[in-house]
Amino acid sequence: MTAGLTVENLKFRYGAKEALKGVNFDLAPGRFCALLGPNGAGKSTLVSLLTRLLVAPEGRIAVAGHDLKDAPRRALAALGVVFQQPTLDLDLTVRQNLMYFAALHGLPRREATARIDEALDRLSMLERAGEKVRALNGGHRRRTELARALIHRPRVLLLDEPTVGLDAQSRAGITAHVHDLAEQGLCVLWATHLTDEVRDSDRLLVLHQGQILADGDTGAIRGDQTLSDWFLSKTGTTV
Ligand SMILES: Nc1ncnc2c1ncn2[C@@H]1O[C@H](COP(=O)(O)OP(=O)(O)OP(=O)(O)O)[C@@H](O)[C@H]1O
Repeated sequence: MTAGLTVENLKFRYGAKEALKGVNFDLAPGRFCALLGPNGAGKSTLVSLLTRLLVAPEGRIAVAGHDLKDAPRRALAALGVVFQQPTLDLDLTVRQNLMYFAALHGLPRREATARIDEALDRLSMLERAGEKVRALNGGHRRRTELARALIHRPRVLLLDEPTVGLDAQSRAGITAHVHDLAEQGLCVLWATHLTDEVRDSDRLLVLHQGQILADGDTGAIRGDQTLSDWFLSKTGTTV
């Protein structure tokens, strides 16, 4: 078990449909790990289990060393999440959204204000703190969600297809920023079906039909092929 994210023999089924068939991995802090899989591979199911929206009858999850079943509050306090569907209140300002989240985590107002300013500044969003989320473009909304996910200083950051619907420039900006966060010591798990978001130096987990098909350094896994060609040659389908 590490100070990052540990998943052991995780299984989940929706009725007769086996969505996860015994998934194992162990992610260390300070690394960007891409969870790559085509639609239906089981990424969202895994994210739901990691965030405790679903509870697995079998298997074990530990966040920063805290078991999600035995110590859920500590485990969830160590986890930052950017969900696939935006969850900001459109009629509140950026700062109000973040203050609300900070209050949920029990942060005193002064501490919350300082952390929010710091997080927004890092994402070049400080000058938009007073704007209503409804007035922001998709890229700025995503940055706000990322800032929010960092306010309680999690050890593990989980993102479920965070660039869906964004233009190329916003996608590149968010991807680069999250790589920087990993370099600064965060344990990052980034679920995607877009191979161009994965760098050769990233750890790669390939999920296919509810199972881990490959786990290692991206460059070593793909070898001389592009990542999409590698996936096609292994599975006969496109990622
Ligand atoms: N509520 C549900 N009931 C039945 N089957 C489901 C349910 N949710 C997901 N599944 C099935 O479980 C499998 C894994 O789905 P999941 O949504 O986790 O995949 P995914 O990799 O996140 O795909 P996507 O990128 O489309 O969200 C798929 O075959 C899907 O059809």
